[in-house]
Amino acid sequence: MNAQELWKRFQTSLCQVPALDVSLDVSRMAFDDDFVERMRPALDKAFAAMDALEKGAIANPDEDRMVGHYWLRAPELAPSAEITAEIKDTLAAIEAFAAKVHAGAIRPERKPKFTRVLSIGIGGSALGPEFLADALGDPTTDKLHAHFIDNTDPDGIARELERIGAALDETLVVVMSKSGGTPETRNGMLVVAEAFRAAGLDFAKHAAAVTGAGSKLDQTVTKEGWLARFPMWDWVGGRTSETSAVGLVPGLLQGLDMKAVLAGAAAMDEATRVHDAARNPAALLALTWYLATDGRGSKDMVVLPYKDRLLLFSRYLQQLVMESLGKRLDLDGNRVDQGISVYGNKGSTDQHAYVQQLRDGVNNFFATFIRVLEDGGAGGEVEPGVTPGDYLHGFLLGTREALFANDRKSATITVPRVDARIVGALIALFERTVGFYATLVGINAYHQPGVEAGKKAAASVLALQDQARAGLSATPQTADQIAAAVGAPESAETIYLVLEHLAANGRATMTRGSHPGLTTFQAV
Ligand SMILES: O=P(O)(O)OC[C@H]1O[C@](O)(CO)[C@@H](O)[C@@H]1O
Repeated sequence: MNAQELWKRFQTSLCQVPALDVSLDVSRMAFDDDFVERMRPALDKAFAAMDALEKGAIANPDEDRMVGHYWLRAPELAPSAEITAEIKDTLAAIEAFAAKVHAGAIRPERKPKFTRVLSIGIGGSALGPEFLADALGDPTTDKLHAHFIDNTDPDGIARELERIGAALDETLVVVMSKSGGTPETRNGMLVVAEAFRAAGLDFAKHAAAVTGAGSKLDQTVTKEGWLARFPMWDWVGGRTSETSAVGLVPGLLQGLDMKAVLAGAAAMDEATRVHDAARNPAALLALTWYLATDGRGSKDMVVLPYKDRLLLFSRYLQQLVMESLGKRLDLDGNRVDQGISVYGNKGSTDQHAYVQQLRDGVNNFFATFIRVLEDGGAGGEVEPGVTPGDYLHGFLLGTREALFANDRKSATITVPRVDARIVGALIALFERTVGFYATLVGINAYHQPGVEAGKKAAASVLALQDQARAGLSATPQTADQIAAAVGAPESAETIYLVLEHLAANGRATMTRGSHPGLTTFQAV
């Protein structure tokens, strides 16, 4: 296809959302009219399923749940007056809480005001808040400085506590977990609570939570008398929870314009309710995914935002897309092994990392460029008439054309700037794209049965570790001997690995043999 034909295709296929000044360009996807026609029945089904979901159908059949993240930014569309009121009341309560914190009416035990917010959560209870804090925050003007703990890595937790340092007594901790029982989050909370105790501070007077009613975390909040608790409803999934209390509490405390995030998401929701793929960017993007991956994940999605503030967007999308679409079975119980792998960082930085392979290597991906029109920043010229932003933009267009010239497909989303409204719109765009795509390929996007397997396996490793520790004595023993002694001969390898880890941390003594089977362990 020559430049004139591409220009024509660009003009005829560009999907615009005037209310947001956002557009989706699929001209580099080799879309043809036949494909759209062929997909029409499947897409009509996806529109109908999405309409039903928004009206409160059980869209997550395995868990017998409604899926209501769209109501969070248009509460009047919720299927019952009770849900509408809950959404509105919760937003009002969070705003009131944040305002009191900012004014010092809710204050730490020893200091006049909170100056930092430390959010503890993982997955859907962390990735969205982390993305927004980085995309929209400004350390010089944020009302509270934002910190995050999103893992059970002791070193990672310690590093974040060190960053907070002496300001711990001005830190408001927000523990976020829908289930209220996620081990990584619980561990982060326990270590942080211990740090407060060690500093002579009452943790409860510095803590708030976002969790489901009646969860373990909810019970702790009540028992210990924390500052506040905001709800996570069962009809909001973790990975689609950025516009629920999960995003609102840390965002409003940091001082981000979360009302604009909600408004941007609502505007994108309106644009993506239209039953016409040519005018509906989420439907068009879902078709793009289908075309690029043959509807079975045969290619990876590389997300390339040309804007540093969007760095964490690909990490956020990784969970949204992969946890939603990565499914073994379809809705009828057939084995399908679905999914789309997502990775990405930012342009043009990636030009100097993996774009070489994208252009010349294995053709196993399609790219999604995010193009931001307004440059921001200081904006001086680096050459007569040329700014650093011109370079950034030039690299985007250049990379896109270089990829296309070598038969590498891409879609390009253009936004005017990175602000709260646009970030809300981007989140809503991908949420709905995932929903449409899931119907196109016939899977449940709203459950995550696979994650449970890893969680159960981890629990049995810890149970085995307990047994192995109990089996240690002053006599040197191999992993096989310990495994046999504790009645788990088939678990010698796991016992070897957990004891090697304990030894590295001074909780067992290890004498290395010439191979693992000859290595011995003793109690310390
Ligand atoms: O909010 P919770 O219940 O702590 O769950 C955190 C994350 O864990 C998962 O259940 C599994 O990774 C995600 O779906 C979720 O976002």
